[in-house]
Amino acid sequence: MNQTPPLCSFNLRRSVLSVPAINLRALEKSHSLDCDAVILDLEDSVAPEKKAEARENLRRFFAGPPLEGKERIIRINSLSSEFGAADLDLVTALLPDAVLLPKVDDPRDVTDISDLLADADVPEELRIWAMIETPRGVLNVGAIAETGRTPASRLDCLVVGLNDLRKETGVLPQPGRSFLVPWLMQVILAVKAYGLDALDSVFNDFQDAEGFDVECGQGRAMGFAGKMLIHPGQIAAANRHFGPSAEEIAEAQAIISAFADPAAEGLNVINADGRMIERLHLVQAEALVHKARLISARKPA
Ligand SMILES: CC(C)(COP(=O)(O)OP(=O)(O)OC[C@H]1O[C@@H](n2cnc3c(N)ncnc32)[C@H](O)[C@@H]1OP(=O)(O)O)[C@@H](O)C(=O)NCCC(=O)NCCSC(=O)C[C@H](O)C(=O)O
Ligand SMILES: [Mg+2]
Repeated sequence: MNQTPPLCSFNLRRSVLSVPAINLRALEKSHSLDCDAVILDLEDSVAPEKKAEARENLRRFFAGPPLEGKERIIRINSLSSEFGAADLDLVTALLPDAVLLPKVDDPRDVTDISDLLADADVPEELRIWAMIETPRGVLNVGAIAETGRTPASRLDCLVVGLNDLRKETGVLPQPGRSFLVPWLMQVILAVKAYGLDALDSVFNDFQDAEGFDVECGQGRAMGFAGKMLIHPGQIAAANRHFGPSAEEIAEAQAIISAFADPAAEGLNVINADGRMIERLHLVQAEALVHKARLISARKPA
């Protein structure tokens, strides 16, 4: 079997927990949580008069024990705000896996930061993530994602922010997110066109496990790689929904076996118990099994 993952990125990003950089208990707790990544937030969860203290917390956090097996992303304040420059200086000093830009409106917001990071000789391994959470961000999402075509642009992942988007548009929070679905799918199309990941928005009612389950199922069905989370209680369900189920793994393995059968040699289309499967399904199946292997190789926190 081809060991190279053929589809999409293979960083596990099922559960991406936002941890307010001002909250020392939450920072400490992040070591023991089973999420795939943490967003260390300097933006909306930190009051203006606490921004400097939050930055100091992150300096100490990065000087402490490493976060084993999790991507570390720092969400900065907008560069147009009074806090953005100091936040970006912190990022260039701490070198997390990625910097998350809030309220990205157009491609320039991404390329400006790429240029600043390149000018500061920051290694290309430090990637850029962008929040899509403004009307202009949604309108321009294809062009924003297109900046990710070259590794030098660093863009790696888009994260939907529905709190800001609802605030800016007046769309009400309703079950099924029916009025938001077209915009969510625009984000999915944009990331798939340019080989990036997209994360679904946070779900605010962290005690509503049933509602969260439904929204995770919807996000997975739409094509999101995972979900941004606000509370540790949301991690297990996100990992379950955004990872392949036992049935999906069994089905993928059956497709791989069917094409491995000498009878399938030279065939692009085969009959698998009354269902057509093509080699494109083999590619999908191999990607899914690869993801399942990554998940099972992951050490519990
Ligand atoms: C929402 C919260 C304020 C609730 O906090 P709390 O009242 O402390 O909850 P619990 O008592 O149930 O917490 C239980 C334990 O879990 C720890 N905890 C809670 N949240 C986190 C977390 N995010 N990371 C790590 N650990 C966490 C508590 O410390 C308790 O621990 P223990 O002492 O051991 O019992 C809080 O959950 C919270 O602040 N969440 C994150 C808020 C945040 O990051 N907001 C910004 C992101 S949202 C966003 O970006 C929106 C987007 O931009 C958009 O526009 O949509
Ligand atoms: Mg927001």
